[in-house]
Amino acid sequence: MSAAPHLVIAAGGTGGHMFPAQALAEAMLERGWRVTLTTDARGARYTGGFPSAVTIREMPSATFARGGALAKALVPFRLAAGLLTALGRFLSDRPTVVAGFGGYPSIPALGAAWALRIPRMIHEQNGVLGRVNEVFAPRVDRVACGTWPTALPSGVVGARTGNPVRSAVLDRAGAPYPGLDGDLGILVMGGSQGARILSEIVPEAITRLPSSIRDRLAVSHQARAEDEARVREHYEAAGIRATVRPFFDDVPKRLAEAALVVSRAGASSVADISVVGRPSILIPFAAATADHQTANARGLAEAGGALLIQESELDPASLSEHMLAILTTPATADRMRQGALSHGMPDATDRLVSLVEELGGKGTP
Ligand SMILES: CC(=O)N[C@H]1[C@@H](OP(=O)(O)OP(=O)(O)OC[C@H]2O[C@@H](n3ccc(=O)[nH]c3=O)[C@H](O)[C@@H]2O)O[C@H](CO)[C@@H](O)[C@@H]1O
Repeated sequence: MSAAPHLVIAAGGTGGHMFPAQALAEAMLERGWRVTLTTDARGARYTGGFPSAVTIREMPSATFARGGALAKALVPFRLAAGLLTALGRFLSDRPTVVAGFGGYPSIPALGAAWALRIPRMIHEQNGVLGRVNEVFAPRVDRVACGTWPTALPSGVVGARTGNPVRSAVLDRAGAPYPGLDGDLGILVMGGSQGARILSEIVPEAITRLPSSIRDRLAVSHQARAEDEARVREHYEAAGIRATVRPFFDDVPKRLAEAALVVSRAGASSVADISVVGRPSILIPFAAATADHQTANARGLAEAGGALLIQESELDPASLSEHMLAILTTPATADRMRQGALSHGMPDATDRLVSLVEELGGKGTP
């Protein structure tokens, strides 16, 4: 009997890297693979959702992005120590495939896989490669792209996989559109942290809608905790039905009930909106590294699913006009919904699994 094939997943830092990693870990376990996750202390905050069968190895954090001068000076040594540890582990227990999801903890694992010629891949969630993925893109067998299109170095060919979405989102993939005749759900989302600019502009834009629309609205507005009371008061004063919270645990349900979504363009938000299939107005976070949120929004906008508005061009009057045009024109809303669905990748996890199996020589037990 041959031993189970072994996938080492390396991911760090943020939920953005960890959630797709978790989706792949779950799927590979189901296929009989052994799965090890390598991450750092920041990533370790997100490992609670991983199945207990996943072996979790925490490594010392090493990033130039935070910490004092001493911590930064130590980064090369920490990475070298991490690389040696990974080499030692891989020599004694050679993985079948190594998959990096971005962030500094993926450097030692991908570096060791490269040195030992172990089949390896990266998954990039955003439309622009992150720093670590940029270094490894020409040095891996496959570059899986969560966002399509993704800007890649010349000579590197990406595989379109999409970003895995939560099962509660998948349950609502292509959910029937609520239509524009009755209640009008509007979901306002600012990513996992909320977005101040959306709290400053969107309530004002909604208040400017004609009363024939306003009276039928059911707004779900995610606002940062410090903005929550002010946003709620704004809607109350305008007589608009609204639920305001710093974070909605039931976004998949609210997405399905929404006639229109106004959102930042984080990779997972764009994936969720596309998979459920809702018209959206996307306002990329202008300060995101390499303007990656604009890159995240572009494919969905080009598919006709979203209107892309830059922060610098965002004002209540024009936003209100755009919202009105969608909320009063069923043909437009339907075209946008179809565009979003055509862009969505509900099978992103399966596509990642196929890449891993292909790299591992389909070595399922
Ligand atoms: C400010 C910033 O730099 N954000 C980055 C961060 O995104 P961040 O994690 O902020 O945003 P994402 O859009 O990727 O993910 C947010 C997720 O939270 C969900 N949600 C949101 C609000 C809410 O109330 N409830 C809820 O469940 C959304 O449906 C989505 O699934 O990592 C992403 C992936 O690398 C990047 O694309 C983003 O640019």
